[in-house]
Amino acid sequence: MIKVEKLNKTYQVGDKKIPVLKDISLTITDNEFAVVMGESGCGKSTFLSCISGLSEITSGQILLDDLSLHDKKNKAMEEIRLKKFGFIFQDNYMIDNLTVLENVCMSRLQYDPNAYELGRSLLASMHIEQLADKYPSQVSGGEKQRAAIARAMINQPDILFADEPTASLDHRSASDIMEIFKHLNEQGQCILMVTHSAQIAAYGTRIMIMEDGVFYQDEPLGKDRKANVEKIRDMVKDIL
Ligand SMILES: Nc1ncnc2c1ncn2[C@@H]1O[C@H](COP(=O)(O)OP(=O)(O)OP(=O)(O)O)[C@@H](O)[C@H]1O
Repeated sequence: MIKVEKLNKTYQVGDKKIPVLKDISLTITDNEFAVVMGESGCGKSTFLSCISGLSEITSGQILLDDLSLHDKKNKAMEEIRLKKFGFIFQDNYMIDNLTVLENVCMSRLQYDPNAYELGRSLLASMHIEQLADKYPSQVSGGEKQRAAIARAMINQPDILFADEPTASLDHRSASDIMEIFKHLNEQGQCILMVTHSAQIAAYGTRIMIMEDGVFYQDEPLGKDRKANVEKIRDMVKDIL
C-alpha cells in the first residue's frame, strides 16, 4: 500500500517558484491498477516521480506501508527503489550491448545467482522467450517494451510504475502490453500508470483525473472495457 499525505511539489526555476503538485492526499492499495490522466503539463509525470521516490518532494509525505520514502535519514531508499519498485517508461532505455536477457536480469544478478532463470521465465510469460539472446537492436518496439516489463518485474516489485508505456507503440502492440498489465494486476500486481489514452486507461481498476496539480476526479472502473472507455471519455471531455 502506498499512502500520499499532503504532497506538494514546487519547482524552482531561477528565482521563480512553480507549484506543480498541490496538497495531494490519497492511498493506492496493493491490488489496484490505478491510472492517471490529465492534460499536458498538469503534473502527471511529476506525481509519478515523486510517489516513486525518484524526485524530491517539497512537503508532505509518501509512505510505502509504514516506511517514509523521502526520509533523508533512510539509507535504505536506494535498495527500496531497486527491489520494491519497477519502472516502465515510454522509451525503454535498453542497454544496446547487452542481450535482452542480460538487460532484464541486470539489477538482480548482484544478489541472486538464479536471476537468469527468473528472467527467462518472465520472458516466457511475456511470450518472448525466443528473444532472450538477441540484442535490443534486433527486436521490435513492442517486443522491447515487453522486455522492459520483464525487466521491471525482475525484482518482484510491490508496485509497477508506468509512464505512458504504450505511447510509442502501434495499436496492436499497445493492446498486447495492456493485456499483460491486466494479467499482472489480476495476479495481484499493484500498478500505477500515466496515459493520455482512454482506450488504454480502460484496462485499469481506478481512474484518477488530474488538473492543475490536484486530482479532481477519482473513480473505480469496472470489468466492462467499453463501458470504462465511455466513462473515462465523459470524465475528461472538458479537459482533453
Ligand atoms: N525539472 C523541472 N523544472 C521546472 N519545471 C518543471 C520540471 N519538470 C516539469 N516541470 C513543469 O512542471 C509542470 C508539470 O510537468 P509534468 O511533466 O509533470 O506534466 P505532465 O502532466 O506529465 O505533462 P505531459 O502529459 O505533457 O507529459 C509543467 O509545467 C512542466 O513544465
